[in-house]
Amino acid sequence: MLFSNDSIPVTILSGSLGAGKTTTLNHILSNEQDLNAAVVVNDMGEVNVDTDFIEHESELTQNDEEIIELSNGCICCRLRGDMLEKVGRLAEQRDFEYLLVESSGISEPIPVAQTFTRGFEDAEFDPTGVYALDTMVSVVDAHSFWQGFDSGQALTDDSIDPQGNRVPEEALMDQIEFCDVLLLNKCDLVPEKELEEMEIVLKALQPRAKIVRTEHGAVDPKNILNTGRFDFDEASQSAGWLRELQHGHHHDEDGEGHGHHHEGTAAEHGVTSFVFRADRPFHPERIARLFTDIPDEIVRAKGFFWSAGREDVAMGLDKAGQSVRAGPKGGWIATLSKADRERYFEARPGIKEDWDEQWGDRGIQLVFIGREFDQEPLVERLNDCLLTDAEMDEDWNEYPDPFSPDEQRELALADN
Ligand SMILES: Nc1nc2c(ncn2[C@@H]2O[C@H](COP(=O)(O)OP(=O)(O)OP(=O)(O)O)[C@@H](O)[C@H]2O)c(=O)[nH]1
Repeated sequence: MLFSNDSIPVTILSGSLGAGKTTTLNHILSNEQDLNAAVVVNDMGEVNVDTDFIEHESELTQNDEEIIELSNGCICCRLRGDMLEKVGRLAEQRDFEYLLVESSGISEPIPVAQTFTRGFEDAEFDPTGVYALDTMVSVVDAHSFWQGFDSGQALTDDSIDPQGNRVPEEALMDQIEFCDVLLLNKCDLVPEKELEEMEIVLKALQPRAKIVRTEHGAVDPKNILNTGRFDFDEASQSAGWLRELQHGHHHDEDGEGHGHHHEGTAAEHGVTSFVFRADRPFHPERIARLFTDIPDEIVRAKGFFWSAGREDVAMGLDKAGQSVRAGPKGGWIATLSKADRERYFEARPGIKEDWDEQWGDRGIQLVFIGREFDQEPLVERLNDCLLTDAEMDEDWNEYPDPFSPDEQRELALADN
């Protein structure tokens, strides 16, 4: 039965395994008696613990929430179509006012959000106009926050990731970097000083999100329902590393011989971030070795680099916790055709500033975000990975190249 033509607001909860998503959802459902919500719960496991839990909550059954369970797959990939089909059917009945989605611990938030904002090619149901994504919430487990960046899980562990290409810390980083509200849950288990430090790290990783501390998921519904905070473009541009790269893009040269320099933001409670820039390439072997041995205190590193001998591609670095990926990521403007290059420049005035006569835009921009780490030794090591003046004259194609030829891949970790 249709009782409104307005679109139905949607709140999506992400967060790693056991962070407190279900607890938060239950808190909302049992405390908001007037909330007429439908719920989608995605569980990766064979046994859908969450659905059982929610269904057996007596208050909830009294509330008559519609609960849809999607298991044995992830709503960010395999089950995208299934989810749309189910929420499409729900929308036909239209006897609820709000949709709550609990994604699985390893879901990537961007495709889940896109499923609601753009639909999905294989699905008949078009959610645009029917549903309106209102808030992306990420629940972060304060108690295991640091371990969250140090899962030590092998990439090929099928029980973690059926596609074999993601690790929990990458999922955690995605969830932190793409959200509107961060719930720092399990605050009862962590001393105040540590909470403050986590908040600062979270702010560095994701400056746009509202951070709310919770215990047992007890969040004021105002913080996650009908907030109107979601904005796809803003959310995609809000990661701390990206802001760090954009901020200071036109910083002056520091006058050092190789033209490389770095800037850092002021350390607050030991949390620092800095950008390493250079306009000459890294030696592939030296930098690969360094990437597998970045200090544990660096929770996030991301950016692009020029690896000698790979003048045709911009290489990407993506470190989330212990997981480090590197390899070909994109192209240089310098490798575009002349016409395309001119078009690119026209669309982005100012970009030409860093243009080099010989090498164009080839260069290095890497952001490092970490806590309690000493920046200078790392900068020194990065500098040592740049080609020396003598090496600049060598044949770079002679260098052994440990990176994958065609994609960013996990680098084998050094023994540490
Ligand atoms: N001490 C404490 N325990 C909590 C808190 N929040 C949740 N828990 C407990 O942590 C466990 C996991 O909570 P869930 O809500 O099931 O976590 P989840 O994110 O839904 O987990 P998955 O769906 O398995 O990914 C449960 O035993 C909760 O009771 C909290 O703030 N403090």
